[in-house]
Amino acid sequence: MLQRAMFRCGQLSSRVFAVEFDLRTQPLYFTLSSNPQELHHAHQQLFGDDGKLFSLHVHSDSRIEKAQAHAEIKHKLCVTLSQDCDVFEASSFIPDVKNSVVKGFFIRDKSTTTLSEDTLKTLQQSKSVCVFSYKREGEYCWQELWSPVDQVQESVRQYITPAAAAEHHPSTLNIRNSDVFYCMDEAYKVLQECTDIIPESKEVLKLVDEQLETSRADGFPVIVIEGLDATGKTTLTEALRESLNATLLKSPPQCLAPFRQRFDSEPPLIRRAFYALGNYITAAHIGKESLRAPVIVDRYWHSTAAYAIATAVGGRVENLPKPGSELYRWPEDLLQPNLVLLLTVSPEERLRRLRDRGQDKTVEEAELEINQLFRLKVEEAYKRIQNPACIIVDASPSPQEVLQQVQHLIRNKCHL
Ligand SMILES: Nc1ncnc2c1ncn2[C@@H]1O[C@H](COP(=O)(O)OP(=O)(O)OP(=O)(O)O)[C@@H](O)[C@H]1O
Ligand SMILES: Nc1ccn([C@H]2C[C@H](O)[C@@H](COP(=O)(O)O)O2)c(=O)n1
Repeated sequence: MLQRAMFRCGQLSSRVFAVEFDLRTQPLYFTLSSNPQELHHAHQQLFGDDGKLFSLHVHSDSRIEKAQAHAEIKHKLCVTLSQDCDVFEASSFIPDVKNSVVKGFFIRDKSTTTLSEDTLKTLQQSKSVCVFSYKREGEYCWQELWSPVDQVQESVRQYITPAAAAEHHPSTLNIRNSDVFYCMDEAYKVLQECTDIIPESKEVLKLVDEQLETSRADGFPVIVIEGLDATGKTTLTEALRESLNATLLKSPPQCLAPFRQRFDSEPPLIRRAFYALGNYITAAHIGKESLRAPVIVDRYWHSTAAYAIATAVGGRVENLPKPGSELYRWPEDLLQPNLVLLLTVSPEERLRRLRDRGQDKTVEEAELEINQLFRLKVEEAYKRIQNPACIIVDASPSPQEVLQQVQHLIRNKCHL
């Protein structure tokens, strides 16, 4: 309730707001002040246009409730607002302060209908949603708490003041333990908090509990194969299993398959915690199997972290956490492989393979196809992960040639 109270009292001046107005450029940053200030030219694009302007933010003490409310609002805004309404991702944050981000949306309504007001009115009835409106006066623009005409509410006028670009993109501030988990307990806690609303969480936690703790004996090498969808992971891992007489494992493991679709439909906090736990179950399997034979793993922590970071970070590749950031560090309690290979092909070749295969894709993979920015961010995040870093393999040649290339690498690095 503290944050909601803070928003209600209008004590927002220490916060910076970021609106992802155009994904190819920097967000528009502004802060608030009691004194009017002229808008910069860049901000005129957002605040100077005709139309009604609103922003809304979600607050709750429960992170599960907050994540679900955010996803529901996003869906509602997409399906109910007309084409004359632009909806942008917006966040409010304290620069460089971890976990200070409050996520929300900015709405620019150029229509002559009251559809956006009606939608906002319904959303505002939820105790976790705060709505602001924006008004212009010459060169100035101010924000105030929005109330539908039939409700009288005291409001504080705060002027929009253009702010400097943040050093760290706001979406990077909340990644730890919301999108990427760096120890099992943190991911475990998220599913524990969901057991009332997602009964399957109990079954997943039971499967995690059933895995005996495995400290890795100095067994056979463990080799992880990573890459975007359709880069040839399945083809290569199966060929390696044959040629090395190895055990082939996957993350998420087969025992989580019945729950995957359910968790894929949940907001990132819950979905990512599910995949994180999947890695720990796979780790337990690796620990056992590597005592008997070399182990090949199809996707592991690199996939979990790279997709999560690329989804969490809005806009351009430049917005990703900087190389060397602690966000790319391998979890200390997760079994480390001996070698991680990242299969890469050109976007054109990948699309050709996807089309030839003609299979269903997950929503995220479908997004990869249409969202070049997202694909670039996933690949870049893969390459920035450290300890162990991945070795890039050009997977465009024929399956036989890719296999030979990889066998050569395995011989050199793992002496197999
Ligand atoms: N080296 C290659 N050259 C040409 N085609 C290939 C090559 N490797 C795989 N393919 C073909 O590309 C398609 C995708 O390959 P595959 O299923 O192995 O990819 P994947 O990375 O496992 O995908 P996903 O992550 O979606 O499971 C398949 O039709 C496969 O036959
Ligand atoms: N260890 C893993 C494996 C997969 N994921 C997520 C990332 C993508 O959303 C999707 C890709 O998997 P595929 O469709 O190739 O089976 O699953 C993950 O986070 N961690």
